[in-house]
This record gives sequence, structure tokens and C-alpha cells, in this order.
Amino acid sequence: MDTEELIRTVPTELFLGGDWVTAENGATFPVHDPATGDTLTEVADASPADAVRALDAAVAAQHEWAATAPRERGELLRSVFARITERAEDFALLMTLEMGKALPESRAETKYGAEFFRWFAEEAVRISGRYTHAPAGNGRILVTKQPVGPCLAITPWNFPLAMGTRKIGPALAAGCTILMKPASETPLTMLLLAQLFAEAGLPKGVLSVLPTSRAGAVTGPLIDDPRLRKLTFTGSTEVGRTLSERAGKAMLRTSMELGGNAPFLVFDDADLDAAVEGALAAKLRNGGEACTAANRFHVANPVREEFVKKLTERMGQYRLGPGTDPGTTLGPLINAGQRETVGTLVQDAVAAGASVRLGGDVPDGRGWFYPATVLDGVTADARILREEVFGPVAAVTGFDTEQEAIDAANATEYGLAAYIYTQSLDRALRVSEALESGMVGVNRGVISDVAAPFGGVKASGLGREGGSEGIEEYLETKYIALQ
Ligand SMILES: NC(=O)c1ccc[n+]([C@@H]2O[C@H](COP(=O)([O-])OP(=O)(O)OC[C@H]3O[C@@H](n4cnc5c(N)ncnc54)[C@H](O)[C@@H]3O)[C@@H](O)[C@H]2O)c1
Ligand SMILES: O=CCCC(=O)O
Repeated sequence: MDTEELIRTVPTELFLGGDWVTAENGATFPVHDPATGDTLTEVADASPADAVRALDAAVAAQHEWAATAPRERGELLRSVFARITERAEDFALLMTLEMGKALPESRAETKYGAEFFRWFAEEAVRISGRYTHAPAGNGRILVTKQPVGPCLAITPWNFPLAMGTRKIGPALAAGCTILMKPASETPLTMLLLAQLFAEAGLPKGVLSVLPTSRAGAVTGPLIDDPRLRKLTFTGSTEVGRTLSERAGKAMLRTSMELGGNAPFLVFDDADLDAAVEGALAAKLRNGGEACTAANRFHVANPVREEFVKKLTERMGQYRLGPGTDPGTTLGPLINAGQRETVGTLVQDAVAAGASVRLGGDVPDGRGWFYPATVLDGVTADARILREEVFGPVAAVTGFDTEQEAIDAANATEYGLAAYIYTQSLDRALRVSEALESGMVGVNRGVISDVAAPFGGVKASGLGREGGSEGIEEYLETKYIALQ
């Protein structure tokens, strides 16, 4: 489909337990194109009452969905996987329109996002328990897994499809019903996904998609409602903390996939060309708007200048422009606020002594564009070393010893992803073990994989998504004592 047809045909109503409905009082809110700032379309704006109706539907469907054969649950996911794959170009275009990223990035996300359904379709039939004897010989122990129950998912704008499918996939596979609240910047992708679920024969109540411009007001009463059993959140650490507090009071199961500040360590024995290619992937995947994005490049002083030169040359080849233009490799940022944040962090680093090797200037004209930027000699007091930049800015700093590199890498409240480039296996393992992060890439700049447990430590969150760990987040363990 072309842009016009896609925007005309994409659903814009609430998907409430399988029915398309207008929001209370017919309320809507606008969705913007980050490449122009123009309104793409208006979407139904869920109210707290709409959300409670969706929870009513989820609660009513929970028992039957949990009792549905695992194979049947898996087959529903497999069918939606196939449908996304058939409509891959529509998903890619839609994500580029509402989120801004270049089309090749959106195509990659479509594939990645769909794969969570294929993966969890296969996991649905592998939920297992155990049967054993008590050590004293006086009884038997049966351990079984049951779905947690109705879930609420809240997702960010940066991966409009994958951050949703990584939650919906395991929830449905485990036998949980789920309410999805997408980011207000990017609700369309989840609404299109809901349409595919409806076409695939999703039973009533199992999934709702609730776009809203009032995230706190709409999700708060759901979290407080004792019928909800789990909150799964992906987004900033700040919002994650607030939600965790509220969910703690309600004693909900929670998964928190939060912010990152990934270090990228280049040792003097690294293959520098490979390190530069890895750095490009770790930095510019998704235009730098990824929680896994390398934020800080700690490079061994003897190879630093060569690394910076090569990185500058390669980042300089990225073409900034509307994500829909053929040839664009770097789209706009999500909105004016995000561009302001990126610009402020760059200016702060420069004021503290960093030199600008590439970019750093906001282009004139419409849209929220920010160029690929390389800063060298970033000093320890620069905010960019501590705060997630979420943009196409590489901040480089040097180190002399391995211990110095590890200490610098760990000097952050975050602990999501980290990257190491070295040709020594000993060093790779030693440093990986010493890094305070949930995930480490060794000689590779992209680590995300549906089959691997994704998640962080420290302020980057709790729990894991994907892999065989992902479905466990939606299962309760029940112990049955037998004679
Ligand atoms: N660890 C991960 O897997 C992962 C993945 C993607 C993004 N992120 C993080 O997400 C952040 C960027 O995304 P963002 O700007 O959308 O984050 P955000 O925290 O501002 O918003 C995330 C979601 O929370 C909702 N929200 C905001 N305030 C809320 C409230 N008071 N109550 C309930 N919901 C609320 C938003 O509407 C959105 O749907 C970055 O920090 C990034 O690192 C983490
Ligand atoms: O933005 C962070 C999540 C990205 C991913 O799953 O690779």
C-alpha cells in the first residue's frame, strides 16, 4: 500500500477485547509524522472507563483462554506471525511514518517483531513442571505452571512492533489475557497488529489495544484493580520506578525493561575495522533510539585516534532524511523534546572539553532531524557519560588499563547492554564477567535475538524477555504435595 491508502485504512478505534469501538465521548488524539511534524491521523483516546471495560473483557476470557490447548494458543501466534510477514511492507511503512526511522530499520524491526510470535508459538507447547520425591521419603512433590492471569503491557515508541510482540507473544502462549497500552506517539502499529489478530480468529477478550493520551490516568486504576495480575513495562527508568511502586502496593508480578547507558569497550588488540562496524551497529541501529544503543565508547589510548578517524568517516556516510525516502539511512528523532535533549547533552559535553569530530548542528527546516555526531575527548564530568542520549551521538573517551575500562563501564546506574572488542578470549570472558550488565556483546554490535534472554540489572530493570526465560514471566509456579 502507499502512504495515503495505509493511513486511510489502518484502524484508529480502540480494540476492546476484540471489538472496534470509539473512545468514551468520541475522544481522539493526533499522531504525528516526525519527519514533518504534521498530523498523520487521529486515534481514539481511551479513557479510564474504557480501560476498565477492557479489563472486564480480559477477566471474563481468562479462564477459557488458560484452558485452551497450548497447541491452539501457539497456532494463533503462528498464524499472526505469517500475517505480519505477508504485510511486512505495510508494517515497515507504518512504523517509519509514525516513528520516523529509515525504512530499512523498520523492515528489520518487522522481521524481529514477528519472530517473537514464531518463537513463543513454539514455547507454548514446552511449558513444563516436575515430579519428585521428598528427601525424607514421606511424600511426593508435583510442580506445575499456571498462567499468571490478566496482564497489562505498557510499551515505548522506539520499537512500536517488537516491544509489543515481545510481551503479547509470551503472555498468550502462557495462557494469559493481555491489555496493551502502546506509546501515544506510535499507536498505529499495535492497532494494525490487533486487526491481524482479529482476522486470525482471536477469541473475545484475550487482547485489547488501548491508545491513550493519558497514560497515567488510564493505567493507574488498572494497576490498582485486584483482578489484574501482572504489569509488564518497557520504557524509561523514571516511569518504571513510579509504576513499580504502584504495582508493589498492589502486589503485582512485574517485568521492567528500562533505560540503558551501554559502554562500548575497544581494547588495543581489537580488530579495529570490525570494531568500527560493530560501533556503527551498536550506535546507529534504530537511529540511536534503542535502549541497547552504545552511549559511551571507551577506547584504549594507543588505538583511539585511529578508531575515531574511522568511526567519523563511516558515520559521516549516513544520509539524514525522511525515513520514507529511498537512500535515507538516518531518519528524524521522535519529537522536538528528544531533539532538544540530544542537543543539550552534546553542548554540555563540548562545554566540558569534548571536541566535535562530526555533526553537532541541528539542520534548518521541518522535522526533528539531528545528524550523526562524533565527540572525542569526552571528560568524566560530561552528562552524556551518565545519561542515556537516545540519539545518533557517539561519545568517545580513552583508557589506559583493563581495570580502568571496566571501572568506567560500570560507573553508571544502568546495566542493560555492554559491548567489548578484543581478540583475546581470556580478556573477553574476564571483562564480560566483570561488567555490571544483563547482556554483553563480544565482537558484535547487535545482540538482540528472540531466542536470548533480554533484560538488565541495576536501574535497567527486572526480568527477562525472549528466550526460554520470557514465558516464565507469565507463569506462576504451583506446588502440589502428594502422599
Ligand atoms: N530495556 C528495554 O527493553 C527497553 C526497550 C525500549 C525502550 N526502553 C527505554 O524506553 C525509553 C524510551 O521510551 P519512552 O520515551 O517511550 O519511555 P517512557 O517511559 O516515557 O514511556 C514508555 C511508556 O510508558 C507510558 N507512560 C509514561 N508515563 C506513564 C505513567 N505515569 N503511567 C503509565 N504509563 C506511562 C508511555 O505512554 C509509554 O507508553 C528509554 O529510556 C529506553 O531505554 C527500554
Ligand atoms: O530499545 C530497546 C530494545 C531493542 C531490542 O530489543 O533490541
